[in-house]
Amino acid sequence: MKNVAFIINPFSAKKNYKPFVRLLKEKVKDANFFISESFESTDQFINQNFDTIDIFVAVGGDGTISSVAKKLINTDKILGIFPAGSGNGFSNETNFTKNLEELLLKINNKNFREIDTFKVNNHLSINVSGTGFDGKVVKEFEKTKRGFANYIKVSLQTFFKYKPIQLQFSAKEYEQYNGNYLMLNVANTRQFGNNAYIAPHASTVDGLLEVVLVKKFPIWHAPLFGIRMFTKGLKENDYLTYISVPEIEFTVNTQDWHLDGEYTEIHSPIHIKVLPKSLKILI
Ligand SMILES: Nc1ncnc2c1ncn2[C@@H]1O[C@H](COP(=O)(O)OP(=O)(O)OP(=O)(O)O)[C@@H](O)[C@H]1O
Repeated sequence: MKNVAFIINPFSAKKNYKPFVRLLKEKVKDANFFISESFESTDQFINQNFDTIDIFVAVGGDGTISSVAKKLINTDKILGIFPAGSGNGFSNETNFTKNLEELLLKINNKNFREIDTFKVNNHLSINVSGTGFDGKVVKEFEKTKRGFANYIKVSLQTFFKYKPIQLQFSAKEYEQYNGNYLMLNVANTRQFGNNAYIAPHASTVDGLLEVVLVKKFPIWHAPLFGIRMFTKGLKENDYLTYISVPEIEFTVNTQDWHLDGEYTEIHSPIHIKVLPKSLKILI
């Protein structure tokens, strides 16, 4: 299996990458794999191997996939994924499973499709990124030992003390949405991860992004919001607005963002722009 490289993030999903490496060595003779200790080493590895590799396979969660995808945008290189994160939002939405045999078949066939990605100022996002409540949750969550229980705990703690963010859109046509919100998310795919569908009608091939505006709701509404989110049932109501756009500009009075689940500080003004069909992905 020439022209294929596996980039493995040893920090994803409780560091259980060793069984993957064992299996890979078993199934692929002279497998070309790289264990990435940092974002920089992923960058370096891709730069050094760019000319000889056709398919780069990211082994990790959405953060890892994004760190690999960043280098492949608008090139002829193809992204493959072995999901090994905690949420796996992007890989769920692009039909990658934890079945290595299946992935190797896809690699052999080398079929791909082109999907959209997007930018938040100069940062790339492939899945769902946002600011406000969930930006803050990700920031606090990264200080814990992670895991679903910690996620729920941090979410509840943050919900009670969280002051809504203020949004102000630049274009006249969106001024009607200016105001205070619990959070703003931008969705390229339908889900955050763990099958939490924040934008059930989003598509990676429509050249559009779904801007999801959520107003602070009373706590009794939270279980309903949760149930709808996990059953692909979220739709517009008093607390929820969707705007489908190729690009949009606004200011927000916080710098706490998450990009595909990774905490990132981003300063306003914010410019969000879809990059249509910018990423080739194995099918
Ligand atoms: N290419 C990379 N090399 C080394 N470390 C990385 C790389 N990409 C991301 N990381 C770091 O590894 C950690 C886990 O990343 P990742 O998002 O892939 O997994 P996860 O959080 O378990 O999964 P998910 O995003 O699906 O919930 C993050 O803290 C991130 O900063």
